[in-house]
Amino acid sequence: MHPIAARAQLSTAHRIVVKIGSSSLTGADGHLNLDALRKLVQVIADRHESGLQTLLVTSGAVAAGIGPLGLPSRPRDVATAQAAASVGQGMLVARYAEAFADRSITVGQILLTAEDTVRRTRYKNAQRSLERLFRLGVVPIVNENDAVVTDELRFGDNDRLAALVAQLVGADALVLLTDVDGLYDGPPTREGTRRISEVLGPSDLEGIEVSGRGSDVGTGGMLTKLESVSIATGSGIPVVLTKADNARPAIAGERVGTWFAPTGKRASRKRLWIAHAARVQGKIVLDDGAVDAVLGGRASLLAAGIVGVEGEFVAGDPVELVSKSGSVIARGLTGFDAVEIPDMLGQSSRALRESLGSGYDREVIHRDDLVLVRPKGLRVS
Ligand SMILES: Nc1ncnc2c1ncn2[C@@H]1O[C@H](COP(=O)(O)OP(=O)(O)O)[C@@H](O)[C@H]1O
Ligand SMILES: N[C@@H](CCC(=O)OP(=O)(O)O)C(=O)O
Repeated sequence: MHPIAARAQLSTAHRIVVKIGSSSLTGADGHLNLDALRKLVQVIADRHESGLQTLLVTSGAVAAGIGPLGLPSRPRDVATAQAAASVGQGMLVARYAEAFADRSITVGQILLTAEDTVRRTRYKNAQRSLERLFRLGVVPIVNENDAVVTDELRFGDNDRLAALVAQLVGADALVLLTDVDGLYDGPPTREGTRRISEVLGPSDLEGIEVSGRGSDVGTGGMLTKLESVSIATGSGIPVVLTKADNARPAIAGERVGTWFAPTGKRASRKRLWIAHAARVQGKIVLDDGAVDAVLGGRASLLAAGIVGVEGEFVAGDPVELVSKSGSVIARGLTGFDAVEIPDMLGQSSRALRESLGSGYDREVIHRDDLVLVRPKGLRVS
């Protein structure tokens, strides 16, 4: 990874993830907007020819299926949305493949489900596949596997998917392309709202009003974009948010859209997975001293500071660390099964060795497998 601290460095960023939303790719008639698609392909192709890598996360499968299936609007029921995605995804990737082929560039399609990021083996599998595509000089095109996912198993939206994929491939920056030219201090349709050019930290978001409602074909609105921004910037990946028409200047590092500076440190992909992607299997409840030790940032979690366990998990599973009042402090990979921990509660390492034997005198969660969860707060309308 090549950390980027300022916008201007984007033009030479070695590896970026670009996400484009449905609203930028489909017209009101429910057919693909080929001009918009080709325009974006030219920008990515130019980077590619300069030896820079780009992974494209594209929405638009469901929207692209609306026209061909003669549907009146974006389907809301699961089965029709799956069918629309099945029809639309093929058309979408075919159009990308054609446009990139005109520039002699090969594309590779990867359709992910949330399971591919929550399970560590599948996460590593997706990572390996994407790395090989990059090595082979292929432009990876990623979308959610909408034809088979149901609401319970979704990433939620492609903004979140893009942030997780940016972590998965260790991207230097994330570019979110949508139908507004940046983040506004209120819904942009409201008179008097202004574009915010730079967000340097969470305090710059105070008082900003975002809506969770998207355009007619998009999902999630600005709220999901800010959640995606928080995942990316919190792990050291800067984000530019702007309209698709601005893709070229945005990727060239010009002052368009909204620039979100990295707020957190770049972390190993394993720690990012624990923090954002892994699905927790249970909870470990800590006493006040253990909460302070864990929040201090250096301590492993020892059995002496545990007061309870919830859920069924086995050693190696992701769990939440919560205080006695129930607030989530951190996430980590447990070193013991849920059924083993009750006998260990409150005991020092020495007492554990004496009562349960060697093998029980180690930390329940090692510091390297523990990631703090940061609080967030936004006004949502
Ligand atoms: N504070 C805000 N700043 C900018 N856009 C906002 C804000 N609040 C809500 N929005 C809406 O979010 C929409 C973009 O979300 P969405 O339609 O889901 O896009 P996409 O399809 O690109 O993912 C914009 O069209 C805009 O109307
Ligand atoms: N995966 C879905 C898009 C989901 C989504 O988040 O859409 P958008 O808000 O337009 O980025 C599709 O291809 O239709």
